[in-house]
Amino acid sequence: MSNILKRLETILQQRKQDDPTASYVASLYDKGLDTILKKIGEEATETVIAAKSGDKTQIIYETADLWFHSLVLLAQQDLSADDVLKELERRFGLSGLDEKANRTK
Ligand SMILES: N=c1c2ncn([C@@H]3O[C@H](COP(=O)(O)OP(=O)(O)OP(=O)(O)O)[C@@H](O)[C@H]3O)c2ncn1[C@@H]1O[C@H](COP(=O)(O)O)[C@@H](O)[C@H]1O
Repeated sequence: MSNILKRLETILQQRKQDDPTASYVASLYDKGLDTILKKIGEEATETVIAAKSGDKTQIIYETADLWFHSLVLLAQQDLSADDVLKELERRFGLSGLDEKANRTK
């Protein structure tokens, strides 16, 4: 896993014990799942708007916000980026069209 993902995950775990008034991440945990999900929805929409504008700097900025809030969700659910990376590795080389054709649900 990339170094920044590991460092960020360490902080996201630490924030579970931290003061919600002193930390943005701790405040998200304190507000709960629905607030985290709302942020992901907002950041996904902002990423779409950035992509439609064609501004590459803005696409990077909004995608970073989206990835960050997705990492907060994973941490809140006691999952890690590694769990997602492993799933991507499992899928590697498997055609998306073949995978879809073999789905049971
Ligand atoms: N990478 C990030 C990061 N990316 C985005 N954000 C915050 O995510 C929020 C994004 O919200 P919006 O863009 O919607 O802006 P907004 O309208 O001000 O947000 P809201 O008021 O609607 O929540 C902003 O408050 C950003 O500062 C982040 N906050 C924290 N981190 C990392 O998390 C670590 C821990 O942060 P704290 O818990 O705040 O110490 C930091 O050291 C960083 O490494």
